[in-house]
Amino acid sequence: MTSMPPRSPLDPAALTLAPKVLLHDHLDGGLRPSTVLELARETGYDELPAETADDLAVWFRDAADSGSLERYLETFAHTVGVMQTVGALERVAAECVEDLAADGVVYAEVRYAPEQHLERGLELDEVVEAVLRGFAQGERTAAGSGRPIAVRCLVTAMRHAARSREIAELAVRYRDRGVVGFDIAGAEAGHPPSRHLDAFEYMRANCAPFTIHAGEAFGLPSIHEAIGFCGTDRLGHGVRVIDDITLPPGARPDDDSFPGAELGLIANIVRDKRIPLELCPSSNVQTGAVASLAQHPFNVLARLRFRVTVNTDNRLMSDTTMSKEFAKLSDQFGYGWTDFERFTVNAMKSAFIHFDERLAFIDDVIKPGYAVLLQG
Ligand SMILES: O=c1[nH]cnc2c1ncn2[C@H]1C[C@H](O)[C@@H](CO)O1
Ligand SMILES: [Zn+2]
Repeated sequence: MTSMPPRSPLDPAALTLAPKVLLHDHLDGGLRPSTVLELARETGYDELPAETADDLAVWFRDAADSGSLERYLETFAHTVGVMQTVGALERVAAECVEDLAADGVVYAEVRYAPEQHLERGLELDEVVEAVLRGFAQGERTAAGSGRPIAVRCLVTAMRHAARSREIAELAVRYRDRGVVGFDIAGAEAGHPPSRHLDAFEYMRANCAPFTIHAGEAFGLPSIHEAIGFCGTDRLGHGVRVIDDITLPPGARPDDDSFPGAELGLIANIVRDKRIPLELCPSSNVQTGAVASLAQHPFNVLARLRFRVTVNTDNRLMSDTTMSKEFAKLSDQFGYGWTDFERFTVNAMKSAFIHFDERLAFIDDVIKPGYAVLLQG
């Protein structure tokens, strides 16, 4: 797909320098292992499965690498378990911003489910305010070290629970203070998006954007509901949209083009309406949404001109960063800087901030950043 040879090699240093935009990253999936350990000691959480930061990092990666979304999600008990105080939430949020900035992310939307942080008596508003304070602190620290970043928040409702309307109201209440949207997450099978129609209707009535985890563990019906019934603005993963695409005989996932590919109703509406796909390659392999990176439909979807974006999902569970996801995709599909610039512009166009702000990132940060890499 690369139209000209990259002048700067795609090495780790250059990948870190490249401006990146991240739309799908969970706050409770991105803690530093050392922070999990320290917070557990401070808050008296005594159920951690390992005693050193290194062992903990390995435990999270291996336990999440289960091939099942349900088992993958069980690992969050330990991160959520240590994020039950104002201090812990502020710290995790600030470190999240610092880590993303150090990886060259210039804009991120980070999500988490406030309803999961009430075990020690916090109210929903206190949780949201603590995280927003942490983000602001992290932005100041990052700017101070020459790595400016803007981080906005999405609040998530858990799809197996019954608080989605309340969480949607929370999103709207904090819309002018850094919360830019709403999401539902959790085990997909048995919990279709339409169960939360009330929340999505509230968001739409308030002209407030949202994304839905759909088409990850469960297939096309989930994507259909997210778009047709709920009116989602983006798809969290949406990777199973590939089930609605018939490729020409003999096509391989790493081919350059897919002439004669046939799209069904759902695939066409996703592409026609430019509905952004928040693809998370490493996570998709770990949860079994795809069999392997080589089999990931990222390349098929990119070449069929879906609006694909690259995301981390859970940096701790997948032992990943945006740079690592770029490197994996480049190794697998041969992408160069031109491709990564396109995926980054795709992401920025799909962000839940205002149009003029998106444009400013594209013109003032992303394009000049990739121009330097392309010139070498
Ligand atoms: O990829 C995912 N699919 C569904 N749910 C997820 C995924 N990653 C994280 N979650 C859940 C676990 C977290 O506790 C919750 C809020 O961030 O969202
Ligand atoms: Zn997710």
